[in-house]
Amino acid sequence: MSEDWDEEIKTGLKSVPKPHVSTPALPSSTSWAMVAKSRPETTASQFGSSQRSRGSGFRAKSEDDNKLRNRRGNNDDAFGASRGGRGEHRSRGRGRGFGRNDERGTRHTNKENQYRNRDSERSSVMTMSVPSSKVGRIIGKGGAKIRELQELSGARIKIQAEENSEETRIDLIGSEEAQIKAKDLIEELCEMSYGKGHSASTCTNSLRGGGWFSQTSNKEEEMQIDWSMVWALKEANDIKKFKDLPAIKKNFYIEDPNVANIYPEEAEKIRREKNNISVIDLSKDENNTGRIPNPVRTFEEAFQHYPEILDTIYAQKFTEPSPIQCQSWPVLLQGRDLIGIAQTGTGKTLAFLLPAFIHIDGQTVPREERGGPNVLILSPTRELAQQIELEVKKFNYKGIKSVCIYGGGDRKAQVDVVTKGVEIIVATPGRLCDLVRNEIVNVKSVTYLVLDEADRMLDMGFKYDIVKILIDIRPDRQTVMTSATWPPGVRSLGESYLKNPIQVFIGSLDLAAVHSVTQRVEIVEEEDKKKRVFDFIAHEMDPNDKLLVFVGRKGRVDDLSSDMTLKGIRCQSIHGDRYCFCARYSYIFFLF
Ligand SMILES: Nc1ncnc2c1ncn2[C@@H]1O[C@H](COP(=O)(O)OP(=O)(O)OP(=O)(O)O)[C@@H](O)[C@H]1O
Repeated sequence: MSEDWDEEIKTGLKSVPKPHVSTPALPSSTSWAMVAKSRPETTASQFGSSQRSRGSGFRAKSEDDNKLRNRRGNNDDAFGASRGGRGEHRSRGRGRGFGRNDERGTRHTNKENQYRNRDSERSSVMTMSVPSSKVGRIIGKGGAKIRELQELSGARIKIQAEENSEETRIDLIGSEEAQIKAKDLIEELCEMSYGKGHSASTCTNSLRGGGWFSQTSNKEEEMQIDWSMVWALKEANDIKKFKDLPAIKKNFYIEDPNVANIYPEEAEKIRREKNNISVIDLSKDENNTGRIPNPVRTFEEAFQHYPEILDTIYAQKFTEPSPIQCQSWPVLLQGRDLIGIAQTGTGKTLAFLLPAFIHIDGQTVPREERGGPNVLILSPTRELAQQIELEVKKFNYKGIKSVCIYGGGDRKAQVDVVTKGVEIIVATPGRLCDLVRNEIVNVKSVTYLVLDEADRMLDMGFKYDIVKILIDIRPDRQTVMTSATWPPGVRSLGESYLKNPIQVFIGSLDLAAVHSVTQRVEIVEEEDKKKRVFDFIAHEMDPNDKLLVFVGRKGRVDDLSSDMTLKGIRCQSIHGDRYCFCARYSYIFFLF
């Protein structure tokens, strides 16, 4: 998702006040990103607006095209759908449902009949359009991809191909849930962005009638998203979606009297001495009268009522809380949302993890009746996710169970653990998104959410996955976001997904460069790069020095590491195609 998109959201949200919600007929929660400002539309036609926007010439042309297409025949499901598309439009227009093949008396496979039955039961068509250059990818070799998409989503996908057109219309037929799944899968496949420009996919649902239409023009200025409506619909939909869930208990803080009695000036002094903690209440809620809690100075001031936690801390021989912990523990134990900005290795994991344990244990519904995990921690890489899970296991707090879900790991083993029941999921967004989409993991029970190292997750392109996962998590959850840097993308994520947070910065906001590391920039011609690396190793490194080399492509990783091996330099390589075992081995190799 582009920065443009963030800006668009932010601008839209700023300029339009959140309205009161009173919309009874709701589109799904996921369709919001696609909804465009309503135009007067008299017919709730089953055709998408892409067709409408083509104007009257379309029908005249379609007569000839259709004849031509019918002559060509129609064997393949995907191509058949596309080639016969317009003929089908006319029949639907006459109110005969989805029966082009029925009309012809063509035979159908069981799978086709399944889709057909679902279709006719619900009579819903969602229309989206994609750049025509992406259609081949959606269809796949011999139609394999489109069949897979249909099976995964449960929706029937019809490509309404048009020769010489930059945009191709796709009809998604089936239940609303299936349509949304199909839309998500197609978008993922096309790697599209919703922002400006004509690569954006757009959609509409024919059931929703004239108030909604899809914007398929490639003219940027016509894309007018009514964000007030979007938010209203989302909020109303959330209320409906999460209304049966039990209340969340969030505030577990019993402030130590010694902490409560700290004067404001003294609290400021403590913060200054603790690596310059700066803390800001970003609450927009005028009724929020709570003050920023004073920092704690000792582990006992934070956890005296939780002796098991203290015992594990003592066992690790920690002497005092780190700065981020001093300020974050009181905030999180009070149940407030938190944005924690601090460099890596400053103890952020325990800052959010220990309150998470207390949160899980303190909920009123018995654990076995919660229907899923309470705590979800999203982390950018499997190594980080594994480190966090290691911390969870180290504390072994009151039998709380956890699982680590990451791409490249054994999917079946991860699924087995999840289905047996866990309270904490630590996951990388891509794999979790896959499991949520396939309804293996249900995140509706999550009441405490952590977006760890949000800046890295965005850098790694996980924004779509995160947004998709968050759609299914109740909005009244407690949310923590940590980051080492504070770029606009992270800010925008915080503004969109945290409620009235307290922001804790450690050190200065100039966190992009670590001051203890000397940074030197050399501009080297492409063909000289390898030589420069080997010169550096030969002439500028001491025998015990270690070197991390980052390159742009996986192939170059293999190339460089084999060259190094040939030259007798001990090295290991890591990239996404290497087995997890090898990657982990490389990591250990570097550490020792
Ligand atoms: N109060 C403390 N005193 C001493 N060591 C601590 C303290 N809190 C955490 N640690 C240890 O410091 C190390 C780094 O902590 P942690 O992994 O939580 O940092 P982090 O900020 O989350 O880093 P990253 O951003 O890399 O995840 C860990 O080994 C952890 O056990």
